[in-house]
Amino acid sequence: MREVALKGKKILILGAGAIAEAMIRGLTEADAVSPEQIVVTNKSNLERLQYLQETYRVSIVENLEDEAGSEALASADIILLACKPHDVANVLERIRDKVIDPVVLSVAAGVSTDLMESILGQNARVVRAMPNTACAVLESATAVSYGKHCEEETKTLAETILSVLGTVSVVEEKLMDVVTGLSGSGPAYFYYMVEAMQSAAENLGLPSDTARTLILQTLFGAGKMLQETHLDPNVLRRQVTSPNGTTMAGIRVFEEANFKELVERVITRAAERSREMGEQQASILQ
Ligand SMILES: NC(=O)C1=CN([C@@H]2O[C@H](COP(=O)(O)OP(=O)(O)OC[C@H]3O[C@@H](n4cnc5c(N)ncnc54)[C@H](O)[C@@H]3O)[C@@H](O)[C@H]2O)C=CC1
Ligand SMILES: O=C(O)[C@@H]1CCC=N1
Repeated sequence: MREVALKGKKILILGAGAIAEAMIRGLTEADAVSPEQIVVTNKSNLERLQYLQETYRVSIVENLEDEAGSEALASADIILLACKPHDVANVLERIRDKVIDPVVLSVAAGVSTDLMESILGQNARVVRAMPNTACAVLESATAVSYGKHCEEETKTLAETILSVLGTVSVVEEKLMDVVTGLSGSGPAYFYYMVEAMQSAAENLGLPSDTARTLILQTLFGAGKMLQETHLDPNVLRRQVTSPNGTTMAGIRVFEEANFKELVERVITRAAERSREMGEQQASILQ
């Protein structure tokens, strides 16, 4: 099924940063898409493109304005928009007259399907997705919402690609900023926690590699427990928390520091930032 939907489809990736690489790696290593189906371009960094070409055997285009660029645009079935949000309007304006009705799959934080449709023309098939960098290991938590002109075939195509890279949740577009602050940025929150646990462990005398092994396995084990037992995190937490024991003492410190409120502020601020970046792009067009 997956093979049929993606077979022979040409994917042009605009942007060659962290998320583009994570998606290329996931799609090619899963054998869902062959490197010959992928062309990547970016604003200016040729070295970066050459690295992607050498590592993943994908094709690269240095300049969208030259013959190779025009050919890549005209033959693209899917345009994966993976540039910074503040480049989106400019990129779409440059390509709109050179593409032939591709599905535009954007992962740019904050940028609405409305905005993209208003640049590309009102029949454009625009998909807004928010994956995370775990695409690289096929474990992304991706959310997706659709523009006005996406028919079933487009939705199937988008969900086929994205589901290669991890789970896919279809959400109302008005929730995409929250999703961005939650699961788009989410890996970084866990990495930050790991960094903090690592330095605490080292300060308390554990060798660095021992600390790393213990922390990573604890994180992985907790994730697997949540996923496989289907128990509420609160129930699982209570199983760890012996009365008057070590966990209770540790969690109390979190509570004293208003940890839950802090986490809510973190996600609220990240979601707000997503909204701000989208509004910045919208204001360029007014
Ligand atoms: N890094 C992440 O975890 C995630 C990022 N995103 C979104 O993905 C997008 C890219 O983020 P990163 O990969 O982190 O950024 P990055 O800075 O690593 O990559 C941005 C890329 O866009 C390219 N670019 C800019 N203007 C261009 C143009 N005119 N034509 C072609 N390429 C152009 C740049 O050269 C660069 O390669 C952003 O919109 C971000 O909101 C979405 C989900 C997760
Ligand atoms: O930090 C950012 O803006 C992007 C969007 C989600 C993850 N990284």
